[in-house]
Amino acid sequence: MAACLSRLHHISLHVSHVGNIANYLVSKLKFDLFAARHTDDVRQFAFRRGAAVFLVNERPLKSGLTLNGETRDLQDQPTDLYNNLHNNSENGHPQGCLYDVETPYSVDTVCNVCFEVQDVERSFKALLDQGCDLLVPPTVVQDSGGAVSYTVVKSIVGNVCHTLIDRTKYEGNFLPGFNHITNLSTSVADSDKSGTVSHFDHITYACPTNTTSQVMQWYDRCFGFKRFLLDSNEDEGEGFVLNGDGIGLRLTAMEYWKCGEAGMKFSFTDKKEPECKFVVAESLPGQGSNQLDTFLTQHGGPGIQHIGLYTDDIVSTAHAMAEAGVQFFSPPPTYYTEVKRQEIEAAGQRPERLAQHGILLDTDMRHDARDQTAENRYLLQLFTKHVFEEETFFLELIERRGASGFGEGNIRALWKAVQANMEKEKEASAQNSPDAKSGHH
Ligand SMILES: O=C(O)C(=O)Cc1ccc(O)cc1
Ligand SMILES: [Fe+2]
Repeated sequence: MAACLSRLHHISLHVSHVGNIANYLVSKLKFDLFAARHTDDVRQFAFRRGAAVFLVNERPLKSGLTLNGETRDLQDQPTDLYNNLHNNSENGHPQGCLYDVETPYSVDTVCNVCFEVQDVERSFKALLDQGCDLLVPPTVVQDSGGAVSYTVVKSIVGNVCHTLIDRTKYEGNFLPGFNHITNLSTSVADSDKSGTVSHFDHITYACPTNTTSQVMQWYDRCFGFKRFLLDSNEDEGEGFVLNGDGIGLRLTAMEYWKCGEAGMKFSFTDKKEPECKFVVAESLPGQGSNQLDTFLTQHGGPGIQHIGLYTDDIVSTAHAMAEAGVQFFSPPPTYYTEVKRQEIEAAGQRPERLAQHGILLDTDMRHDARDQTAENRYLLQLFTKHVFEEETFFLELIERRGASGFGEGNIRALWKAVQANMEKEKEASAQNSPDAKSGHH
């Protein structure tokens, strides 16, 4: 039996210095810092915008992490991950990284998707039965707001783990052990927040060639995720393949099954929350190096390549973020001419407004004879440049107007813009210092 997930709770990052990413999330993406936890050896900060929550964990310097990922000097750091919570300090509060494991990772990374479950013990047993690697056994943490239990399972995608928590007996604002942070500048920040970001729309994994089916099977077996088709051109067996013209990409998507919907626990008056989809991307050989290969090399293995943030007004959201200094990829200006211009106008959008920030539009061509509005279904997307020093993780803004998949045209446009940018950066770094190693620090 698979473990039963109720909803996505947060996504966590592991970074060497929290400062840069905190500044990016707060000043540029307009997230609010709302909870924090400090111990002698770890700092954890939670940021929220709408239902989208990022938990940023700062790697402890004490553990003596080296750039190639080896650990040393561990006599005062438990190597056994199970111990990192049982190593309680005198005041009885757990030490170490709560609700996650301290992964000895050499670069900044987004690596834990935390789900709420109804029963941690049962989920733990179900995953053990499936042969999963459980990194933290069921563990209870409490403070004055109540108690939360959790377990952590390693996925088969690179360094990606899943924390499963039950917070139904907790009344605090985030999780036990965290201090609530009151945002004194809320009123100022709110006036600055034109557009909205309401939730995580999708999470895209970068995986090596020929590994997609293993990943899909693992998520089906362990969590009951179900495949869905991204595009009318998608083949059931092959996935959504984009090939030729410098692109070699296979996309396959899955959604998680919400046990609560079938059960008695939720009444039908409960508002249905939008679900976060998962996309598995692998590169196809023969089209040269691309953004997926770059990710795998610079990240040091498979993992979370990007996250789509849902907005119901991409133009305003993009405008506010660009004003705050977020850098986005833009297609060449010719993108907004001729056929695409007509398509944008047919969708009721203004080409100039989209062109201002590089917003891409794709019409959903799937035709449903019963649905008279089929021709008005489309999708708007905009991609940021990489968030960390390495060319690894990036974010996306997405506004869906009736389209549930992804657009081939948008993916091709993004792919080309990234490729052009990579070449430009390579040229620039070759000119500036012939020996400079680009990307890494
Ligand atoms: O289009 C999207 O938003 C996707 O998530 C699909 C995708 C996956 C990997 C890429 O390198 C580019 C696009
Ligand atoms: Fe995406």
